[in-house]
Amino acid sequence: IPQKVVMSKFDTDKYIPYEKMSENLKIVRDRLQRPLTLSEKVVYSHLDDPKNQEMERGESYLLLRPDRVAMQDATAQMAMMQFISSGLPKVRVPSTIHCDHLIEAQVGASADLSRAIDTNREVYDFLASAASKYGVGFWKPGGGIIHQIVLENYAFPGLLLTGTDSHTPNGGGLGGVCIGLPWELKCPHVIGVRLTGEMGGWTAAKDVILKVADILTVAGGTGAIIEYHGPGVDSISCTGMATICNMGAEIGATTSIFPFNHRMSRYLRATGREDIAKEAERYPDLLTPDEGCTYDRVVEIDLSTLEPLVNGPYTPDLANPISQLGKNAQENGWPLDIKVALIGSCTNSSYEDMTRAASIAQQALQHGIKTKSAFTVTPGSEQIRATISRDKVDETLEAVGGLVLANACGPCIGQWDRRDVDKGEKNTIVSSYNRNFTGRNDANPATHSFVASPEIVTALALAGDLRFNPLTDSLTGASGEEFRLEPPTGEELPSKGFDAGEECYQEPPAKGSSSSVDVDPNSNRLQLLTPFDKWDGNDIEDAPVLIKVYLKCTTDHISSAGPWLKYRGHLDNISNNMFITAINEENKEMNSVKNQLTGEYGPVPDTARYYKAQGVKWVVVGDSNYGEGSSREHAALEPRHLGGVAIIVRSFARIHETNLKKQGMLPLTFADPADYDKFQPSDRVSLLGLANLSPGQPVRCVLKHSDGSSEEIQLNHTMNETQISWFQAGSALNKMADMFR
Ligand SMILES: O=C(O)C[C@@](O)(C[N+](=O)[O-])C(=O)O
Ligand code: SF4
Repeated sequence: IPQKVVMSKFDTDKYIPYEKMSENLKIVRDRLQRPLTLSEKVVYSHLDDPKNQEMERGESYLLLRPDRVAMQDATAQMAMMQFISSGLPKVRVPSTIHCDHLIEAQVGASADLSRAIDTNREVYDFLASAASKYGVGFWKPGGGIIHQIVLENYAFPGLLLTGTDSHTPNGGGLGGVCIGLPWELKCPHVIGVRLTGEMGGWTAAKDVILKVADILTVAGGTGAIIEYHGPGVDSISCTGMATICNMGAEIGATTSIFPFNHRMSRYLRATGREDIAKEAERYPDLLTPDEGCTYDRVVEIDLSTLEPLVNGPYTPDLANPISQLGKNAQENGWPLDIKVALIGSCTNSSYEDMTRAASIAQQALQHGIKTKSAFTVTPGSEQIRATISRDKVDETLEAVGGLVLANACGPCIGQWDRRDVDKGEKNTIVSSYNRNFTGRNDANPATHSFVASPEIVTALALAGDLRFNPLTDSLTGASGEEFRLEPPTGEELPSKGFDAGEECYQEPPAKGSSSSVDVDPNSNRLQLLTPFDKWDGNDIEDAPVLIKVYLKCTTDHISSAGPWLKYRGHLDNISNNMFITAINEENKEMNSVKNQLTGEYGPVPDTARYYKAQGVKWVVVGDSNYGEGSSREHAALEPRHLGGVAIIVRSFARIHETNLKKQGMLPLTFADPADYDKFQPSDRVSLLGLANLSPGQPVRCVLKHSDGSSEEIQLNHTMNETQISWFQAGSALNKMADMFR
């Protein structure tokens, strides 16, 4: 009998579940009688009840059993607060917490890390004590970015992982279905991306997802898993596949996945998991798609002709081919001068990324020049930092002008003490990150942020100008000579193996510690949750519109990160950032709305607090793909906490719509998208017939305009029975607590 293979070196009593998955898959195959995509195989082999579960793509809600859970420290605080309030004694599924979001980039890795450990002590102690009490593994600050740590230690082909972060799909690079957030999943559509040709030259894995974003746009992946396949797959490294899956979050995809192949085997072996590689090699049928399986849509990309892209500004799906970037910048008035170039983030901070960037830096050094732009380097994990340090890759990047930051999210999430431009100053930055929303990196709405591959970012940093195309243009060396950069070369995996570096992991005590989890009631960063009020059974009558948001409204608009991250464990304090960067359709301003009770204009949070104090529930009106971006539940918790009852929009991003349901808010969409225009900011909104709220049944909405006229429109929702019971109970947690009582 084949001996069991442990799921990771940290989980000695949890095993790779291929046997059980294969049994479940056989049951599902007998029921479906058709070829299956890889996505379906991995998802359906994790069904709670494979014999009876309904499996209509785009319709059924699947009840799944994830193999593990991963939480990052900015979202884990609320996740653990909710766990504490659930009263459950211990986690049932192997889980880890990763401290990566709260380390502010200022002067460099070690100083920034020790400062962060000091300023965030209360939060780290809370997370560490909650982790040990409830049996959760704890990765200390400096350990690295959650998605790199997961790839290096926990992801495996066929894994089903739930994470409190929208970039959890990074694990698809090792053939896992890794999903940001919800514990139940709407049966996903499957979009196939067929890769042909070969990677080469300046083209990087990042360019594949930048192209897919261009084709599908930020909403194009909603409700779907993106399944990569075709002859081009084998020319992409394992970490390259992870990069592509990671940024599937930016097209709203439920997740993304690649088929198990030799590249994944090589990566598993290089990261001390040879037995998992061998076990996966015994189950090819489980870990690759069937011949003849059908996709809901197929997009084809020829890697041989794929041109490097630079996407932005302000949205990750606005693709500029590197040969058009300069022209587009001049035509659109984007600042040509690149102030800062940043490589790293969970999307592109692998050993291969760092060595490819260093191969560009090396050429500049040979010609005696450095980067014109400020240049920062973020290793993805302590293991990558230690290995690039051993191999002197960091030395090359520093010699050309790079500042090595802590192994953390840093500027990607606005944890950046940026001093080179004034607030409001128009400027351009380029990064190897995944998002470029307004103000995300530095809280400056005038920063034009572009995302590209690390090698393109490094090349642009040398020129310091958006008009530079490294494929055609030359640079000037220290002695005035013109020279062209050779295309980047790198090492997919370190030839001398990885160096694990400092120990950063805290194993939970086997029995769970008796120690209590202390939360100081006077803390301004941590606040225990009190359950939300149950629905009072009545319709909503004459609710004011707190804000009618104009155009894009991401989770960064609803609950900004950056300086606000410090309050992620304190719901009342963080609620002071609610909608402060969203544009009010009435006056096209940020954070200025009319209080419909007093007639005064004021900040959104204060206006909401005023309504709440008067016992007046309110609604928000928004546009398409509302809530795109992060999985941060705060974007749903804050409106709920400040007295919101419904969010009425043209369409939702998946994660956020689910978060709203979980917190007992009503996520409603216009039956007729044009109805967005009928809402006047001074309207009073009534939602009728809520006692008969049921799946598939629209909600009646009456708008009373300030001139005394009124009109009725229809609003749709996607709540199933269970989710409707969450609304009635006041939140999913309330419902769960009712069930366990
Ligand atoms: O909101 C956060 O906690 C940061 C985050 O990592 C979350 N996310 O992507 O789900 C992000 O990149 O926005
Ligand atoms: S996208 Fe940025 S903030 Fe979010 S996990 Fe990745 S590195 Fe961290």
